[in-house]
Amino acid sequence: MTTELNRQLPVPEISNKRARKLSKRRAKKPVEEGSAGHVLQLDIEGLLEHPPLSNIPFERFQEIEVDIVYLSSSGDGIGLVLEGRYAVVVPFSLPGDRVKAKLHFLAETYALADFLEVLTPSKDRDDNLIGCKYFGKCGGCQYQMLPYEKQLQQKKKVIEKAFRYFSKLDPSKLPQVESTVGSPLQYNYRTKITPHFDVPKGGTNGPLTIGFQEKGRRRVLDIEECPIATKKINESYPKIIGEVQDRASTYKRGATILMRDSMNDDGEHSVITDHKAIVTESFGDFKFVFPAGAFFQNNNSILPDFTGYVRKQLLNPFGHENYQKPKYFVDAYCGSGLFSVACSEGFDSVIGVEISADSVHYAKENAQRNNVSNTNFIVGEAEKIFSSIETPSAETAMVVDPPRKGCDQVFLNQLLEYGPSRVVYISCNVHTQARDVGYILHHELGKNFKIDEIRGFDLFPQSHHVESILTLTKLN
Ligand SMILES: C[S@@+](CC[C@H](N)C(=O)[O-])C[C@H]1O[C@@H](n2cnc3c(N)ncnc32)[C@H](O)[C@@H]1O
Repeated sequence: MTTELNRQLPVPEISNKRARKLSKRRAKKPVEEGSAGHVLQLDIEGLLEHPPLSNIPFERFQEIEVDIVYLSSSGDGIGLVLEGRYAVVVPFSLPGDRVKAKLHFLAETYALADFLEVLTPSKDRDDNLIGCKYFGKCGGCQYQMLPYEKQLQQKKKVIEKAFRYFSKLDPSKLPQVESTVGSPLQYNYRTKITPHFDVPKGGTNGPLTIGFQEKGRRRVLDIEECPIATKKINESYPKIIGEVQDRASTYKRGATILMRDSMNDDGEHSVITDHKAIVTESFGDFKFVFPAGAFFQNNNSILPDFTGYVRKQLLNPFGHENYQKPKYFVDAYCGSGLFSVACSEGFDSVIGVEISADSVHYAKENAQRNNVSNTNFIVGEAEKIFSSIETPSAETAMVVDPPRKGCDQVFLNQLLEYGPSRVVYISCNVHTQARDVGYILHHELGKNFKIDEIRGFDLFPQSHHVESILTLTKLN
């Protein structure tokens, strides 16, 4: 791929020693499988032309102009220079943009850059859509300039790519990824935010810088509002931050401030900052309570569609011959019972497992409050569930919703031994999901599993994140 820049810049004769040192230092750090860094590395490797350059062609802090040709899974634009043999990663840019960027990290095959300005906009860019004054600096959002329909299309591509890179499955085993389901709210949707601050050694007498991480930097960006957070959180933000600032000199080290939107029985909202205080969230006919510091999905507006889809996937025969409608539902990594409760209808019994005793306490409470009487919850590592299940595997459907790092092999091996007839695997990290599903399907005990459907749900508008739901059936 040739850009104007390729023609303008000759490859320098001398190597940049400092850049090599930096890149070696980074190379020594193991890259965690499925992490953002690993995925970016794979994106870059997939784009670069060979042979690689023998010298790093730029200086640190050099400003360059570059044509963006690709949007990475982590939401950064990538441009290729020097006959496609070197990549430049520019946040807040889109394929088709020509941008000015300042290089702040140089590695052997790519540079990370700060976005400075758009010189020629992509046809997909609409800067009038940007709803936040910190967009372009804050590390939280990547896509505010991208029309929402295009954000959803990009998230579908991320899922497709994740299964290509990480599942190691033959493409014939992968169904086409369905279109991403959008969020009813695209701003003011986040029910939880966690601004934070650092404190210089020895404390401070001045005000703290409180906010979110600046893109590409290890420092905090001062933030006065967050337009993707709920209106109530934004309304309460100045007062909560003001109270922290009043105590600024008492902090010896940095901290994270929790802000969680909670709704009372009269529909009035308040913002909870105490991790142990109880939050109430409602959607559709359901009402959930849980400690503010515990896990709960952060986008309330999409929960009716999201939980409705999961229930449908648990029960859908997908046209499989001899498929028995499952009577029993197992909810692994159940948190405070979101799926156990919202998807319980139609099952004879539901059993959930969760490592946090606090969450299990509230899962029981949530079942009761929502008049769901067929549930049972146990505290422990997810694999503990398999010694507690008494239901026949051919009639048991399972939800698996682990944290970002995915499932460990102890859990997956026991799942394979048990062999539930249906698995609905939900994940906020499609890369570890693809790895785990690949593990299941490559395993001797997994050869009868078939993927029925893969679909993203956009729980995180304006950001690169996507929630991926994959449905597997064990055929007889
Ligand atoms: C992504 S959350 C999903 C929670 C729930 N399904 C929901 O949607 O509200 C993952 C949950 O797994 C729990 N968890 C983490 N590691 C676990 C483990 N090894 N065994 C069981 N639960 C675990 C966390 O406490 C968290 O509640």
